[in-house]
Amino acid sequence: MADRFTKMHGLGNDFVVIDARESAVEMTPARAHAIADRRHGIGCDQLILLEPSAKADVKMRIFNADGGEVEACGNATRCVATLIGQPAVIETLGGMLRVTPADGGAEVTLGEPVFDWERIPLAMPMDTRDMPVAWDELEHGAAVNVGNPHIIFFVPEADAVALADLGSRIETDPLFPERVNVNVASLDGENQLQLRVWERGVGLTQACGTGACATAVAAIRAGLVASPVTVSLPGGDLVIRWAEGQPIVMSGAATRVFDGETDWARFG
Ligand SMILES: N[C@H](CCC[C@H](N)C(=O)O)C(=O)O
Repeated sequence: MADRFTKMHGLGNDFVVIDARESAVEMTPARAHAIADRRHGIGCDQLILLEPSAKADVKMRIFNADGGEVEACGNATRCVATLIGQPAVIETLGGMLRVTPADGGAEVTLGEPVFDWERIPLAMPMDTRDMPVAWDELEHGAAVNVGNPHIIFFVPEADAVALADLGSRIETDPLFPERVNVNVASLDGENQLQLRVWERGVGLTQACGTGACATAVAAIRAGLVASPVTVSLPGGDLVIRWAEGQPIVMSGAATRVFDGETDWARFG
């Protein structure tokens, strides 16, 4: 019996989605890494595994291209919402997510953002609104956890930052015991941000849903923008809504590319 999968993307952040709710599929970091390999495997930024949940409609497990299992993936959450095809609750390691499919994509309600240094987590106490650390021209960062850890830098021109180099250095800095997703943003008009992201366990991606959420939250807290915020990523736009004490709401596209068959045993 062939093993089936669905190839999907959220603004170019792409996924191999395995629906294992009916029959279990064993996933290891090594197998996820092999599936994600763009030359020797199927190729994706994240491997998404759907399993039965005792407390939600579905459990969504997320594996980065490096094989690491992580807590959250905003773009994949919208893709899974469109597969489910109706309002649902999705269980993740980062918490419970409420989703509603909507014209060509989905609306996702995440939890409330977290700002305490030990819950980002950071390796030492620090003001996460204006961090006293710098990597070359990236300074005065803000740290936010939206299920997964993010650091955000606001710069005059996001495209001018050498994120391919700086991203890896910051991702693996000892300040971040669980590593970190690196966001570089610039103001792009009223309540509009331009964002580029170096993702933990992946590298530069076309879009990062949780990065857009974390960046919009940090920008609202800093008084740079007001909700709702349009975040423009290389792969397209997301709209983020948030106010202090509220959960984050993200809206954006989700695309089904093709369905495929394989044998997962060939990936180790
Ligand atoms: N690289 C992220 C997971 C995927 C996030 C991104 N693809 C999104 O849409 O939120 C992490 O290690 O926390």
